[in-house]
Amino acid sequence: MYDLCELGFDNYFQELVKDTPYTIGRVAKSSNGIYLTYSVNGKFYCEVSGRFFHRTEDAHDFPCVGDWVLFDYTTADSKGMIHQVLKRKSVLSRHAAGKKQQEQLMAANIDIVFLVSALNNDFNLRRMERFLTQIYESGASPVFILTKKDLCEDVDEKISAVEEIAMGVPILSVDALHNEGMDQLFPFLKKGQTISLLGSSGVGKSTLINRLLGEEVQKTQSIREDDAKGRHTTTQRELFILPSGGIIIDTPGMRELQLWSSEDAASQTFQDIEELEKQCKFRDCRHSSEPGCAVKKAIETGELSEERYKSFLKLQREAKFLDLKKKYGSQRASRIQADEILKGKW
Ligand SMILES: Nc1nc2c(ncn2[C@@H]2O[C@H](COP(=O)(O)OP(=O)(O)OP(=O)(O)O)[C@@H](O)[C@H]2O)c(=O)[nH]1
Ligand SMILES: [Zn+2]
Repeated sequence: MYDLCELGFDNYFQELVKDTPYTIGRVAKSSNGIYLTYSVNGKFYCEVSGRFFHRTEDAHDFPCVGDWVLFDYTTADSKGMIHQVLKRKSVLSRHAAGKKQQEQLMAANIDIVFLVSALNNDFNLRRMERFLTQIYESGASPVFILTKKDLCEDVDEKISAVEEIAMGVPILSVDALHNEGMDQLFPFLKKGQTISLLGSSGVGKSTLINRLLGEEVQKTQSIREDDAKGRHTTTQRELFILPSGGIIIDTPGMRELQLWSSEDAASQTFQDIEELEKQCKFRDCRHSSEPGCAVKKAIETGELSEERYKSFLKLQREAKFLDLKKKYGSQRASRIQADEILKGKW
């Protein structure tokens, strides 16, 4: 039995389900068309109804972990049938692997994404910018968690560097191994608030989750069996309620990064550059040889680092291409891109 508020149900969703004969539930796990759904009446293994299946054309519109759904069930076998997915507040997605580039949903209705990065040799600002863009695109709010503080000599400098690429985003630094600094996370773990963790392999996501749960729910690397390629995988795809009242969603998809984003999200990550661009003398300034270019000037004076600017341009091109691809499909997008490159527009 679950309390809906504890699972993250709030006014936003309440508004969407004024009168329904169905039960409200949240998808905690999804595997081959079976959705483990939590509700006030317990856990149910649901499928989508025949009608839902037939009228749904887009893979996007099928349930994913974190979704709120309307379903009915039979108590005898704990099986249920999903009739509707409630409109999502936010959705984190990524590129599906394989030939056909497709957007794949990782998790829905996430309020906060903990962007986890290690402070030791894995520290990489450009990678953080990409994660940040992905989070802005999802509609969730980012919070930086810099782990392995114990393995870093210049924590303050690294924090300043992150501040520069992520204006206004909270930045916390912790040593999860020795349980230091973890109390900084508590304000974000409020009852009904859904959190997810995003970050490269080995940065310490499982360790953080274990600390928050106070128990070994996810096995960390030290006790995980490596596979033949020397890699390890997290097989659980789950949603759990923390003792503090927050909800954590940790799906394997959250553990990889492939950009699926648009120009809008890219520009949010690079607000400082957008601001500079507004100060250029010419509105269509390409920041190459135009007089009165504020971007070039900022690079010259060191106010803006050259790498950050390059990273901005790269992300902007990627995002622009993705937008074209969404609109026109792969082949036509490539032709348009080639054409525009010739005209010097990229
Ligand atoms: N020294 C130190 N080690 C840490 C810290 N956090 C995690 N580790 C160690 O880093 C290793 C990887 O941690 P995990 O929690 O498995 O990393 P992960 O991000 O979950 O990795 P994936 O499951 O591959 O995504 C483990 O050996 C942890 O003990 C920390 O703050 N300090
Ligand atoms: Zn300019």
